[in-house]
Parts: sequence; structure tokens; C-alpha cells
Amino acid sequence: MTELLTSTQMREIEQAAIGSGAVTGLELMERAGQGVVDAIFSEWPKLKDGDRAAVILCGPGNNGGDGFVIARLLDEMGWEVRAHLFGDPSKLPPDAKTNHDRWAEKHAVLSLSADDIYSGPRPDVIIDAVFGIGLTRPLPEHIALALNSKAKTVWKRATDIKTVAVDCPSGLDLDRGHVLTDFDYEDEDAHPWPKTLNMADLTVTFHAPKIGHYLGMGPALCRKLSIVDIGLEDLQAERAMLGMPPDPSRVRLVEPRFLGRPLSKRIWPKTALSKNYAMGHKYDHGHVIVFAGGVGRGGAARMAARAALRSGAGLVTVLCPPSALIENACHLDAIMLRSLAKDQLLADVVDGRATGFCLGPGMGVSDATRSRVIEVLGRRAAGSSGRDPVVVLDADALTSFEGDPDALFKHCHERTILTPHEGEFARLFQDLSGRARTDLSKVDAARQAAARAGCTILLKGPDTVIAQPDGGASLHAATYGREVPWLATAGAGDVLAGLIAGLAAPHLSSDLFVMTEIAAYLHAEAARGFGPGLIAEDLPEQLPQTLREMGC
Ligand SMILES: NC(=O)C1=CN([C@@H]2O[C@H](COP(=O)(O)OP(=O)(O)OC[C@H]3O[C@@H](n4cnc5c(N)ncnc54)[C@H](OP(=O)(O)O)[C@@H]3O)[C@@H](O)[C@H]2O)[C@@H](O)CC1
Ligand SMILES: [K+]
Repeated sequence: MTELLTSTQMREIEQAAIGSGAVTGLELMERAGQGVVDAIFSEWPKLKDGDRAAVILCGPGNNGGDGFVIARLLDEMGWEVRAHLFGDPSKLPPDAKTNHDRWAEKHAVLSLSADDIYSGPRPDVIIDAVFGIGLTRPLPEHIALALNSKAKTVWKRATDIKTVAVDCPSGLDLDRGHVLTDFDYEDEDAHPWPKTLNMADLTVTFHAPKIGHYLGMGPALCRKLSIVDIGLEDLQAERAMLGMPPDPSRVRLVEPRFLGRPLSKRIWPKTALSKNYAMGHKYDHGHVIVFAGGVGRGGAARMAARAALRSGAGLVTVLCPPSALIENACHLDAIMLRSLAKDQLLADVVDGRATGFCLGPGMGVSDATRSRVIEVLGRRAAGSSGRDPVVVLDADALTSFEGDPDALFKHCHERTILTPHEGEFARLFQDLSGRARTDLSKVDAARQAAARAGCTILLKGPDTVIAQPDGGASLHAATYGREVPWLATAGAGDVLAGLIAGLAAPHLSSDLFVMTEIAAYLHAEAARGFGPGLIAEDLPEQLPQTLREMGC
């Protein structure tokens, strides 16, 4: 896991280091600028050869200060460098002013406007050092236009000109992953390049990634992320230890990394998976119950059930209405099947040893679904473990409570997880939904939702957020080389619900939150392993290979 910081947390870590006397702000700025230059040559070694030119765009804060360090370092290497400044040099913060003044002693500082930048000769590299973690409001319109990715097309071979963002492409809100604009990008008359934003070829950030690098628009604008060590220490990062509960004040990225270094998948997630324990019989690995809908609507539940069985549950039983029994029997072998009539009690067909339930996929939006959900949430302390059974609620099990979410929340317990996509989330948490949350990040929206519901929430997307009521949160991002657009396919969410149930139900498994992180990771890895053309049925079948690759 890697910890993702907010802008405020980054500033606190920096201030603590400066306050302790371990380093000065000027030294940090020098390391940051040097780190960007090193990252550029590591990414494009050919730039070390020949006569090269750079345009450096500097802003009114310390991000701009980094820009002036980069200008000086490239100039010392013989590059032709033009530096542009947005703002009044006399108002720069002290370290940025020092670096500005060093540059200005020998070189001109040009103004930062599209006319001034693009009337100059073609550079090899453009450095965007206008705003970093200090962005507080939408970009001024003339700056947005000057930074627009299409602007460089006035030069020949524009696609070969590398744009490097310092900390982030300016305009990206690093806490939320939003782009702050207060003008209409869609107005084609006013803007020559509608809908085009400031995109980098490489983004270099310092010490640790920020939440906005992974949320929303972040990955699309940063494109490639390099993290530079500038010698700061963060003792809290210890809390990102694998398998430990998350630190409620932080957000952790779900990936096989620890303290900045890649970790073998044989260490994580392998060691957390219950099927690695040699001892135990099938009941130790949990019994998952999946509820299916009526005739012709059982596919989603069957896929969830198959994912639960393949991911580690010792037994899986599908419950369906009597009318759908034959249909399901034609499809299921290793998965057990029982019929459950509408007016029948669950206790009639499921004994106390069930350790996990998955409700929602294909069940139908109805009062009957609501009643089943409430009945299942009322079953507590399963089997000899003394733990409540895990209850995964997805799809129709969520939508059935639209308009009356409290009727669901008052029954949720700490082994309950809701797995909505944005549409389902909006039905239960309208005020926290995508459209409503302008000031709130997706992470904070999921945190507030988890606190309200009193249980874990997994809010799906390319940036999947997992949050628990105490504020502990993780982000699983299928980004930066892990993109799986083919996972946006019907039924993939049902498979994820089954995966969570299968991983979290065993008596020997770690807590629900940790297993949900692993489920999100395995889900994406299985999809990546299968590749384009994937349909949801393929995911459970791909799991054995994915697990094998992890040494399981
Ligand atoms: N922290 C660290 O450890 C390290 C940090 N480092 C670097 O410092 C960067 C952070 O520097 P920073 O705090 O000075 O913020 P930065 O992004 O330069 O902008 C602030 C300025 O922009 C202004 N402003 C904001 N929005 C605006 C808008 N829309 N339109 C116009 N103006 C706007 C804002 O004005 P104000 O809101 O105060 O009126 C203020 O003047 C960080 O990203 C990294 O690159 C490294 O050197 C190494 C270690
Ligand atoms: K920037």
C-alpha cells in the first residue's frame, strides 16, 4: 500500500521537517527541482544529447519556485531556456523569490501569456510549474488557455514536445481530482480548443502521491506519475502496513507496494488469503449464500456465486424461487442450490453455519428484496467463530431502498458492505452523489456515506473507494498502466460482490475491509490477465491463473 496525501498533510510533513531543523525550505526546493530534471532524463534519455530548449512556466507560489530551479539546472547543462512568470515577482514567497532572483540576475523573465509563449522558438520540453498543491480557485482564463494542451500545436512536430507537470498539471485540484474552471469549456466561439485541458506527458510529484493524482480527472491529466524522494520522513506512513486497519486520517492506495517500494504479490495479497492455511476443512473456509432472482434472471447471482467459490469460500449455495430451480440446476454443479419460496423463512433452508451472504444481483427491485435484506442483516454471530456473517449488498438490494435509505441503514452492522456504482450510490446518498459533490472528494463522500450507513462502502469506478465508518479509506485505481476499460462490462459488478463474499466469509480471513481491498485488486488483475474481449463470465474462470501468479 502507498499512502495518498492531501495537500494539507503534505504541507504538515514539509513544515515538520523544516521546523525540526533537519532541512530548509530552500534545500527542499532545490531537491524538488533536481528531482524533476532527473525524472525527465530518466523518462527520455535522448534529451541528454544535442542542443535542447525548454520553456518554463512559473506561477506565484513555491511551485513556480521549483520552476526557477529547473530553469537554472537546465541552463547550466547548456539548454536554451525561456522562463515565464505569472504574477508579481516581489510577492513571491521567500524561497521562490530567491530562486527567481538568481535566475533574473542573468536572464530575462517573460510574462506568462499564450502570445508570449507560443511566439517564441519551438522547445523540446515545456515545464508546467504554475500551480501545485496551493491551487485555491479556478484558473484565470488566460492561464488556462496558455496551458491548454492544444496550444503547442502552433509549433512543428508538436506531439514530440514533452510537457512535464511539476507536482500536477496546473488546475488539477490535488485533494479531489477535479479540474477547477469558472468558464465554459464547451463555448466553442470563446475557446478555440473546447474540452481540451492541460495534460502532461509526465507528472513529477514529491515525497508521496496526492489523492487527486488518482481520483477523477487526475490520471487522465497527469498521464504518467513519477514520485521523487526529497528526503522527508513520514512516521505515519508506518500505518500503511499491509493487513493493518487503515489510519482514519489517511487514504491508502491498494497495490503491492510498501513504503515506496514494490512488493512481491507473494507477500501481498497472498499471505492474506485463507486458502493458504494448510489446515482446515471446507466449513473453515466459509459458506456463502447467494440469492438469485426469478426465472430468466439468475445469471447475475450465478456469476457472483462462482466468484465466491473460486475466490476461497468452502461452500456456496444459491437460493432461488421454486420456479427458477430447474433453470439454475441446469447451470450449477459445484455450487449448491436450494429453493426459497417468497413466504418461507431463511432459517428453514439455511443453517447457522452460513458465514457470508450476497444479495442484490438480479434479485429484482421489490418489497420482497427489502424484506430478505433485513432478514439477513438480522442473522448474527455465525457458527463457532462468534462473528457476524458478512453481508454483501449490491445492485437491487440497494435500489430497493431508494427513497428510504434509513430503513436499510438501521439494520446494517459492521460486517455489512454496500457495493454501489455511482447510480446506486445516488439512490441511497443523494446529497453525496457525483453531481452534488462539488466541494467533496469521492473519498470523503464515501467516508460520510459509511458513517451514515454504519458499515463499509465500496463505491465503484476506475477509482474505486472503500471506506469504513471511522473514516479509514482506501483507493483502488485501475490507472497508470493498470487501465482495464474492458472491465466496464455487464455483470462485472456482480462478480465483485461475489468475490468480496468469498474472500471475507472464511473464519480464518482478516477483517472485511482488508479483504475488500484484495477483492478490488484481484477483480482488476483477473480482468487485466484475461485482456480485451472479456465478459463477466470470464472473470471467475480467470481467477485460478491470477491466484497462481501470486504464488497461491
Ligand atoms: N510542500 C513541500 O514539501 C514542497 C513543496 N514544493 C513545491 O511547492 C508547491 C506548493 O507551493 P505553494 O504552497 O506556494 O502553492 P502553489 O501551488 O505554488 O500556489 C500558491 C500560489 O498560487 C496562488 N493561487 C492559487 N490558486 C490560484 C488561482 N486559481 N489563480 C491565481 N492564483 C492562484 C496562491 O494565491 P493565494 O491563494 O494565496 O491568493 C499562491 O500565491 C508544491 O506544489 C511543490 O511544487 C517543493 O518546492 C518541495 C517541497
Ligand atoms: K504544476
